[in-house]
Amino acid sequence: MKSPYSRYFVFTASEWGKLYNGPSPGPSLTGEEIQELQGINESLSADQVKEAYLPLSNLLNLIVQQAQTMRHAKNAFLHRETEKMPFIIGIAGSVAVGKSTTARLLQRLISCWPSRPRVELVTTDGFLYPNEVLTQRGLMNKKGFPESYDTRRLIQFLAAVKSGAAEVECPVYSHLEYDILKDRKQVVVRPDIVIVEGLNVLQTNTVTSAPNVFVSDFFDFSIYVDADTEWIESWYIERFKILRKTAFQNEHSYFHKYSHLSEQEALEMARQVWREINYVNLMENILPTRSRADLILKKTEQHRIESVLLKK
Ligand SMILES: Nc1ncnc2c1ncn2[C@@H]1O[C@H](COP(=O)(O)OP(=O)(O)O)[C@@H](O)[C@H]1O
Ligand SMILES: CC(C)(COP(=O)(O)O)[C@@H](O)C(=O)NCCC(=O)O
Repeated sequence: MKSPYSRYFVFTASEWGKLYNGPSPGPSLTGEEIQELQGINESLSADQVKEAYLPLSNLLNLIVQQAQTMRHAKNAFLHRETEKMPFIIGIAGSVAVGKSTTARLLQRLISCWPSRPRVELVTTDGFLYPNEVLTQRGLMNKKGFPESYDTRRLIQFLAAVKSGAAEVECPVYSHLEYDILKDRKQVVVRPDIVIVEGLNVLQTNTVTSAPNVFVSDFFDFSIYVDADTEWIESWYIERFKILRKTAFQNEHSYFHKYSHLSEQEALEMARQVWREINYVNLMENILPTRSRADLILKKTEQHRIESVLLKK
């Protein structure tokens, strides 16, 4: 039974889909754009984009406009000019639930708004400690846990971005090398919108120099990508199978050393990593942050959106 005190409005996928009131057909649904979107992820269906993600982009557009109006009003009251300050969206959820795909899709849809905003995408993987440090601290089997991130550095980065700094650098993580790339940096340049995606973005049990400052303090809107753990595990295994046939064949891949394993042995290894690391992290550190999100996207089989919860 639905609690009358729920902090969220709850919509089925079809109810949510009907809320779209932007241009029709949506900006992303014309020939070239569909192809481009499938470049993000070929199994992403155009129907899903239309039913689930376009209304979300539509809602975000309204919220961003309102945030700007509010800033103008505040600055007018203070007799100050309104300086450019990016709107920051956080995307949280388990390993393999589809955070990166959601983030890249939203980046594309938001860039199509009439104002053509400049949207930068940052993943918090870049703020993991390098393997060298994780090894020294005995944390190689805790990658993705709160203590494996340099949260202090992430907060400094967000503070610089939010203050409107023209160019801010952040470190880059490679899933192929399974490590921070020492010689690479991402430069976030004069963004209108920044999407920050990662397991840890809604966490409050992080290690920082300012104990009362959290990553999410810098967010104007936050999304939690959710699904039953059985589905997430299957997506993790599925992704592992694809990587085994592609990226892991590359001799620079951290997992290349496992490419000789039989399909069965590789699957057993993937299940074990899921069970002993990612599942534990989900239960202990990620799922407990779900109720902090402004919006929850609940997915089911084949990544189909089943319901959407929007904070009242
Ligand atoms: N909306 C979607 N439709 C189809 N496949 C998806 C969708 N979202 C994610 N996937 C697939 O699920 C797996 C995990 O997604 P990914 O975005 O890499 O997750 P995360 O960033 O949360 O680890 C990938 O194999 C990806 O291709
Ligand atoms: C680097 C990560 C913590 C980040 O997760 P993601 O961006 O894939 O959601 C994760 O991919 C990871 O490496 N987890 C440790 C166990 C594993 O190898 O899956």
